[in-house]
Amino acid sequence: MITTESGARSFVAGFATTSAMEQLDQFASDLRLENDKQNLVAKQSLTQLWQRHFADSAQLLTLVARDHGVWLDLGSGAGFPGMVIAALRPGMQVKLVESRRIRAEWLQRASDEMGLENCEIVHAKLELVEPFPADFISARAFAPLRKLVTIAAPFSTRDTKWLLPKGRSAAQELATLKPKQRKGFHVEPSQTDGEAGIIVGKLTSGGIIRP
Ligand SMILES: C[S@@+](CC[C@H](N)C(=O)[O-])C[C@H]1O[C@@H](n2cnc3c(N)ncnc32)[C@H](O)[C@@H]1O
Repeated sequence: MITTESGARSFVAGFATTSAMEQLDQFASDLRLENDKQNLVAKQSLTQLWQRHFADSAQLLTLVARDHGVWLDLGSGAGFPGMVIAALRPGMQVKLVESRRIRAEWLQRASDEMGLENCEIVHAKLELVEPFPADFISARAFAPLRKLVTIAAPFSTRDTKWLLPKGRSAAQELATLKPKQRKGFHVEPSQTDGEAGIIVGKLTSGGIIRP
């Protein structure tokens, strides 16, 4: 379990090149400044930025065996987990969808400052984005699971891996899916919160439009 800021930083560094750590340090400092202007993350979490946000995002990579492909992050807001994934996996094409203009503008500025070349910010409601096949779909604090699965299903193929940090409600939320949909998913423990879980799996039925 990751319980300290220094432990969280070391955990993230385990996935990162030196330049990726520089990009994440830049992101952390930009986020602290921007958070005074818009409410991106809870103020109390700024003292535990690496634990609560950076390591919490990076831990998804322990569940991903590939370092390339299309990664779709839904409702990226402050940039978690999408922006962290983009920095740590330069071979992934990461698309961050965010409906609020002020947040999408922040994400674009942050990506430019970090010099990310594999990151696309899509300012739109997910429901209005032209579907494309994603290899990975992530979403943290985005929407209740049933809604999330319904609106993101058009981006899923039978091979798409979904990675959904769901906090302490993970098991409960999984139970809200119809049995046929639920069978492709399970809950992995979070490494940043002993009581939280990450819903992981594939959509094997229901709403799939792609072969
Ligand atoms: C609670 S925030 C979470 C942000 C980030 N994922 C995190 O964990 O820090 C949810 C974000 O999803 C965005 N959002 C909500 N509904 C959306 C939709 N239908 N399409 C795209 N973005 C949406 C909101 O504007 C907000 O920034």
